[in-house]
Amino acid sequence: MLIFDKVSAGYGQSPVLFSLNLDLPSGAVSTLLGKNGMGKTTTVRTIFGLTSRITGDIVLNGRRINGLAPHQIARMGVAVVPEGRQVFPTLTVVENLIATSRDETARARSAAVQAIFEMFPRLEERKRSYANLLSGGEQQMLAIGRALMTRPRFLILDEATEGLAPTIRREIWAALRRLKEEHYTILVIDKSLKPLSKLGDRHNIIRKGELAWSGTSDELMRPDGEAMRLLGV
Ligand SMILES: Nc1ncnc2c1ncn2[C@@H]1O[C@H](COP(=O)(O)OP(=O)(O)OP(=O)(O)O)[C@@H](O)[C@H]1O
Repeated sequence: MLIFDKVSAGYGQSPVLFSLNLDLPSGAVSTLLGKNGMGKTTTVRTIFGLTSRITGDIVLNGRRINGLAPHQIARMGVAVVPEGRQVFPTLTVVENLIATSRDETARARSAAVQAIFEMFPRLEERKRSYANLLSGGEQQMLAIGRALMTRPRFLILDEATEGLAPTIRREIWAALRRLKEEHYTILVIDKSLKPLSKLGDRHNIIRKGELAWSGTSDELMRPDGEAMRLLGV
């Protein structure tokens, strides 16, 4: 599990997170919601130590991780699918996947690639294509696949469905449902409340860098509820 206990952080001298509290339980899907510019991406960057003046405690599975380098956090099993698809444009689909693998043997790597292809059959059809020739949706699937190749214990997705066609979005939500069934610990940042409410166990809304609300899917979707007011829906 990942806990933020009164975490403040920012960029240079500008604070963005103010004594933020978060509790992201193991084996559950948590969400981070909030209007634009409220600090969602900054929260993710702070987990990886990529912001400045971090105070408070960030605790991953009982260990305080403040001050660790991004690669150390990654090695502890945290993988992020960042905003904007990050794939190597001049590598093929398979090469992109293999590039982030931590498996020692070729056989294990190939089994891991096959598992990604089962989740995203489109990627298998394009497996020898260079990543820059893929559609935006295929690149996003590849970005998720790359994160999964690291065999994470904790997967973070920042706006993974942003700007994608509805059919592709559905495929991505289906893949996340499958990962949930496999008991991955997941943090999703997204703007689509309906699929989030179906997938998520616990939702957190941040407002100006503070936790403003946290609740269940039913509470989130209550038409005249506090969550809807905070999200401006
Ligand atoms: N690299 C940076 N340097 C300085 N300020 C930044 C930087 N990145 C973000 N900010 C500022 O931090 C604040 C929070 O931004 P952040 O990207 O975390 O918001 P967000 O909730 O993820 O928004 P969005 O939904 O638009 O992605 C904003 O005021 C933004 O301008």
